[in-house]
Formats: sequence, structure tokens, C-alpha cells
Amino acid sequence: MLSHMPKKVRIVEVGPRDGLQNEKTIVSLEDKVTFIRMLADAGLSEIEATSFVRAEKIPQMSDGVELYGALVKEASLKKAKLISLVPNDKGLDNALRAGVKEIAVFTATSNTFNQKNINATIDESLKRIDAVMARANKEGLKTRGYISTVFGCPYEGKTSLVELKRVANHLESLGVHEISLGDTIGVANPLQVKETIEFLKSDFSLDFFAMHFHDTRGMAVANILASLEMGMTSFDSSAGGLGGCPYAKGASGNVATEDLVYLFSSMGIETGVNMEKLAQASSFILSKLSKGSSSKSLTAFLANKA
Ligand SMILES: CC(C)(COP(=O)([O-])OP(=O)([O-])OC[C@H]1O[C@@H](n2cnc3c(N)ncnc32)[C@H](O)[C@@H]1OP(=O)([O-])[O-])[C@@H](O)C(=O)NCCC(=O)NCCSC(=O)C[C@@](C)(O)CC(=O)[O-]
Repeated sequence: MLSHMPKKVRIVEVGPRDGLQNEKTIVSLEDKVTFIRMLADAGLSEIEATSFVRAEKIPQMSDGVELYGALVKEASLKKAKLISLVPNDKGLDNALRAGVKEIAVFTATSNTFNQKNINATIDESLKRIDAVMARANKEGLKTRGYISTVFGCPYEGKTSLVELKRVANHLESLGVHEISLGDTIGVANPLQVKETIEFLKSDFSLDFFAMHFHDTRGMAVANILASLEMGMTSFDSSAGGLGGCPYAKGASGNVATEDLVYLFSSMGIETGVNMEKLAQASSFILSKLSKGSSSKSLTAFLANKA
């Protein structure tokens, strides 16, 4: 292995939230619990379980309080870090009622996308996040931040790196423990990824960021490799490659966790994930959605087993 490659990477599994929020089929609470249990059993220790948003906007996540209540009773999930997306005070009320310990706040570098997604401009969303973070910090919640449309917006096209730095600085000042940089519609290319990371390097420690790629154009693995070469070691992904934001025109699945696991383990980089068990978790949820996987690594893994 080249000396500058890390020995291990960290994977944040977003399948139960990002993966399911855009699916026509609404997965039952019981099946969500089984899916999350199977993911944890596969070695995924950080799992984004749900979101506390408006049911009219994202009906797939409308069972957040009940789901979280069921998850905390699962002995096999005692050690798992379960993350929940929270957009505003009302979302935080529900998250606290459910007993969550870790939340994720989210905004973007595009005003148009933010308006469509959360009915707020960037600055309005930062004000909401100020209020959420003040309470979250008081409650001792761990908080991750998301910034969407970092590499391009479906409505505005190119987005600003200066705005990215401003938003990231704001979130950092509020006390988020990391920021996940979203390629919401999968338009990034490896050169752009390297330039973006280089731009952020002067103001931030790189381990403050995770990379969140959607695989809309098949570029996610190339972008992950580019990030890795720049020193990034935290990556979001979704079992089976499910996912996408319903308010981002043209968005499709997240990079599949199987593609990450294959990429890293074939290069001798540890992920802590058992591919066999991960494939079982993905096959389980895909069967509930009556669909196949977009992941070539999962397809090849299952074909080689047959
Ligand atoms: C953000 C809001 C809530 C603003 O929604 P709003 O309509 O602006 O809210 P409002 O403050 O005007 O209130 C209107 C009504 O909504 C209720 N309300 C207000 N807030 C909540 C809440 N949290 N939960 C439940 N109910 C809520 C509130 O109580 C009120 O009820 P009423 O008085 O009319 O009966 C809404 O626009 C929304 O839910 N949007 C959905 C956002 C979403 O989940 N998008 C997908 C996730 S983001 C993503 O996928 C990108 C990411 C993170 O993966 C990274 C990447 O790939 O880039």
C-alpha cells in the first residue's frame, strides 16, 4: 500500500434515512428496525436512523419517534451511534421526546435548493440551526452538520466555495463535531473534489469533514478515491446504493456501502464492515422495496456466491 494511504476509514451508514426517504414504498417500522439491526451486525457502528421533519414533506420518515423508541430497546444496538436529522426547533422537540443522543442539522450552499428542501434561505436556515444548536448543546447532544449542493445545485448550477467556507465556519462556531459535504445530485468530478478540499484545508482540519457522494453519474467511487488521496477518511454511504433527496431534481442514490467496502478492502484499508452481512442487510431492504440494487459490487458479490 502507498505510504500516504490510511490504514482504516470510517463509514457513516445513511441508508435508513437518506436511503429510504425518497422511496415510493413506505417501509414498516418493524422492517426498519430489522434493517438497522442487520446493518449494525454487519459492523456499521454509526447509522443515520431517521429524520424529524414534516410528515407532509417526507412521509417515509413520519414514524421517527416510534422508530427511535423501538431502536433504543434493541440490545444489539446498545453500542451503535444512531443519528437523526433535525431541521428546526419543532424537529428537535420530537427528537428529544424520542430520546435521541445524536442529531444532524442541515443546510446548503444554494438558496434555491434550500427553499425547496426546507422552506428557508441559507441565512434563515442558519438562524434555525443557531436555535437548535443552543438547545442541543445544553442537552449534551452530539451534532453533525450537513452542507448540501457543495459541488453543484440542480437549480442554480455551480455553487460558491466562498459561501461553502462561510457556512462551514458558521456551523463550526456552533459546535458541530463534523460537517458532511454533500454532492446532493452527484455532479462532482475528482478534480473539483480535490480543489474543494484544498480550498477548505487552509481554514479547517480535514478530519472535521466527511464526504457524502451521490452516484447519479457513476462518479462517486472516483470522487471517494480523490478525497482519500487528499487525506479524507470519513465517508457516508447507503446500503445497496439507495437514496436521494426528493427536493433535489434528478438526485439518485447515495454511493453504495458495498462499493465503499469493496474499494477500501481491496486496497488493504480497513472498514470494519463484514461484506456478507452487509449484503444480507441490503438484500433484505431491497426485497421490502421490491427493487434491485444499483451497486455493481453488491451484484458481483451475490453472483459469486450463487
Ligand atoms: C424543514 C421543514 C420542517 C420546514 O417546514 P415549514 O413548512 O417551513 O414549517 P413551518 O415552521 O412554517 O410550520 C408549518 C407546519 O409544519 C409543522 N412543522 C414544522 N417543522 C416541523 C417538524 N420538524 N416536524 C413536524 N412538523 C413540523 C409546524 O408545526 C406547522 O404545523 P401546523 O401549525 O401547520 O399544523 C419542512 O420544509 C420539511 O420537513 N422539509 C423536509 C426536509 C427533508 O427532510 N429533506 C430531505 C433531507 S435533506 C437531504 O436529503 C440532503 C442530505 C442531508 O442527505 C445531504 C445531501 O445529499 O446533500
